[in-house]
Amino acid sequence: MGIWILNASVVGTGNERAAKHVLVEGQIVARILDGGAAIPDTTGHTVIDAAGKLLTPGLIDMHVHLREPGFEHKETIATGTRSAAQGGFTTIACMPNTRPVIDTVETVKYVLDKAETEGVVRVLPYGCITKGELGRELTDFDALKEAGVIGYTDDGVGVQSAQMMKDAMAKAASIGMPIIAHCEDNTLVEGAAFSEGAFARKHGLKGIPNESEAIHVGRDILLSEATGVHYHVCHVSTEQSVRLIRQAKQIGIKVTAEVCPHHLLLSDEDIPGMDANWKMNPPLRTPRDVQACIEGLLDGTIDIVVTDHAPHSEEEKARGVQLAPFGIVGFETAFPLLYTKFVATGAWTLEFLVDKMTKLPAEVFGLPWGTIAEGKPADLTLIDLETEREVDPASFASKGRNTPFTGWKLQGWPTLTMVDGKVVYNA
Ligand SMILES: NC(=O)N[C@@H](CC(=O)O)C(=O)O
Ligand SMILES: [Zn+2]
Ligand SMILES: [Zn+2]
Repeated sequence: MGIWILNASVVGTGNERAAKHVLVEGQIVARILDGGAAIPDTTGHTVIDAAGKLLTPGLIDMHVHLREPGFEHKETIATGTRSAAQGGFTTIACMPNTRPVIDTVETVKYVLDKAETEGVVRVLPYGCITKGELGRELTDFDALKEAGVIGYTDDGVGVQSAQMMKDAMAKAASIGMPIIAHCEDNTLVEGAAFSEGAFARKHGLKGIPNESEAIHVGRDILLSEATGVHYHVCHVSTEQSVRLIRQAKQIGIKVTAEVCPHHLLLSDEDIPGMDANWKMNPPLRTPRDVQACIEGLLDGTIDIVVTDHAPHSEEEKARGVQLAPFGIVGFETAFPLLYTKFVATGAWTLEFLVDKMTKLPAEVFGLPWGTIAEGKPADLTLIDLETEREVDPASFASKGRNTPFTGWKLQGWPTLTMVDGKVVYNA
């Protein structure tokens, strides 16, 4: 007995969509029938009437924070994966800045076991580049790979030493693994909460300059060239980073990059006041940087969209902008935001957006998900492109409520998420 998803609308080229009936058997998409054909015999099967909703491959998010172990008051693997499912994601890659950090085989196993028993979507862990994310000593890359990590990163902080980064890249390259980098030079940041721009100037605040990110991007591109490693840049936010990555790609360096919805939609000029729900790392930059990120995504300089889902408790975010931690939640608003602001407005095609959140992340990281095809894993998401609804943090499955998008009227809400043939979210 299988599941027939009837009357689904599948993305074609550009904005084209085609009606399809899809049969899921076990963990696999068994058959895809043309919607023009007669409704298949569904006797003995479960039926889901998609009623013309969009059916996409399950969304993939290669940059998320699940907070477990150690920060369960912010999020757990149980709540974080439910939040992901509610946002239409079926595969997520979690960052190792937990407590303890994911720098040993034991912590990798802990996360994978928890994800297996308490998670509802597929969780792929990253391991740390350096022990404790302290930047002093490399972790055991071979052992972490063996335990199941998909790459190495010290996300949350930049690797400050060029020699340390070069050693990490050389080792990762030798075992065919990628380095995923949070790009930030600490000496240029020192305690600032917002970017150097109109908002910081207006309020007389010290700002985070664009070079704090781009200096690492430039350095690491050179180190990637020297070592041959696949170098992936986290949460790109500046014009300068986009330019450096574009040039690196032109000369064949193995660099890929990601961008978050908030860096495509918000600039520092949108920050309403001293509200820590607008504080994230990297910070919101100038409108010019936002434009550069959009152009970078459009011309392929930036390969994929990620959320950098970074939940924090209300109490932590209420400490005032100086003391509050950096980060905003992302799973449950990502697709509706980008659909409403870029696809519904005609700026991007539906195919472009869906590819950036499914097929391309799978390609960049060599993963077997991200497409809908007979014989492939049944990771699927149904999305309602019509109904308009306001962003309401109280409706989030995440423990985190820290979003700057409260009250935004959006379309494109996921209504059903299936992982390996199993429904894990149904609105
Ligand atoms: N993005 C953020 O603002 N915060 C992240 C860390 C990170 O992604 O660098 C976090 O762990 O809270
Ligand atoms: Zn980061
Ligand atoms: Zn992050």
